[in-house]
Amino acid sequence: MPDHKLSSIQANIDNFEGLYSTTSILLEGHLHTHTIQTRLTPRLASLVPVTQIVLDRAFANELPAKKDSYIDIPAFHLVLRLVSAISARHFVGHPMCEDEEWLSTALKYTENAFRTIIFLRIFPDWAKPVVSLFIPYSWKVSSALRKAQRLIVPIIIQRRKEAATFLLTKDSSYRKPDDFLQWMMDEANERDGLPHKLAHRLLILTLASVHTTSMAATQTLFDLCAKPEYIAPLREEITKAVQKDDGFTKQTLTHLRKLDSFMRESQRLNPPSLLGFKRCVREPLTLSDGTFLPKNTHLMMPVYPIVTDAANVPNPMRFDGFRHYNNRLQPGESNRHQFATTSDQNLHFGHGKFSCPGRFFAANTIKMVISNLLLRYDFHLEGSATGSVERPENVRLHEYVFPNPETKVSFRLRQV
Ligand code: HEM
Repeated sequence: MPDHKLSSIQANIDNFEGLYSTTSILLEGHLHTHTIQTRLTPRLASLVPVTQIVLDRAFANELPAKKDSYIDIPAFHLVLRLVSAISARHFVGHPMCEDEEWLSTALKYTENAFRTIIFLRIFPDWAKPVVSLFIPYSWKVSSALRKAQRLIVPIIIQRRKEAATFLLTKDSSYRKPDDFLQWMMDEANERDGLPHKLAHRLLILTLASVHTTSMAATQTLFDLCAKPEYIAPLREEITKAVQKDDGFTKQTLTHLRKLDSFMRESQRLNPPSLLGFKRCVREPLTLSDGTFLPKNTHLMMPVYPIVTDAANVPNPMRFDGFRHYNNRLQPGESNRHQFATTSDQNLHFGHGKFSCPGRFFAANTIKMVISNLLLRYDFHLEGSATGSVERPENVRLHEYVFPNPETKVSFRLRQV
């Protein structure tokens, strides 16, 4: 159904307490989604070698492991730092991508926006304007937004100055930046292109992408720790692909079909939310079975029960890391069952016209992070040096599911 009848963005912003998390700016237009679809996704393959350079540096800084002993690191925190570094490189480019102030501002914004949402949701709408004045998380959201604008607005102004100078002088040393901020600047209309609005949208995009991707990558890492029998076949697949391409190149990730399947299985059983496909009714609707939905009704799908229903997935509670790989081997099925493929039975990224536009970027980021972990390190859950163990319990808040942020994983450099 079209957006003016049944809106995805309105539902998601309402669920995110748009006014208080400041995400309601997304209702002003589709610049961010349009830029992901027309600029980011078509370039994904060419981002792979750059992502590898970012990871070489990030691993040296974030995971100083040794060959002869293990170090224990909170896994979610580690993955968050790696994913933040990748996103920052592609979203804001040099030199801001290595600026600790930007990285920590984006993380603080996301964390406090989530806390604000979880807290405010329990109050009726009429009480929220007053309650929000008394919750520090909400003040921190506004302060992170102001700081992000202070950091990003001068870059936008400077880039526009340089572009204007180039038009006049045709100076051959000018290089147009090639990152998400620049693509949004190129695509924006007059209103969306105001520097403080571009900075605001960039920050929200970081919110939409970094935590979700980090949670999925951490869940994949926990499943690898709990099912170490998958480590050897996955390493074999990755090593072959990297050797064939002589490093991580544009094509390498498409060869990682077993890893893609393992990620999808991990997400199937540990999705970021038990409910999804959130929609808000904007015009009164009567469904084909006669159900009447008045204007402003919110509806959502039970996405976890759907993927754990035996009618849809055989033996649904069993973790089968190569389930989707094997499905893809069936005639005519090779392009389905991928991590980023949505269907009416796999709604973790939504489905249809308004499904998550960033899921292909997320898939590549997770593959790069997990492949590097598998190739560089031996690892297991802290205190479980041998044998298979239970994966750590997830943390649940309302319908949201988070990997336990306290869980530590022990890492050692591989003896290769
Ligand atoms: C594993 C990681 C991710 C998960 C699980 C996820 C999940 C979702 C879901 C469930 C939706 C709502 C879809 C619907 O309403 O039906 C969504 C929307 C969205 N996602 Fe993602 N996402 C992820 C990564 C990303 C990344 C990396 C980006 C940015 C590059 C991104 C950008 C967006 C945007 C902009 C929207 C809103 C689209 C709109 O305005 O209609 N997401 N995502």
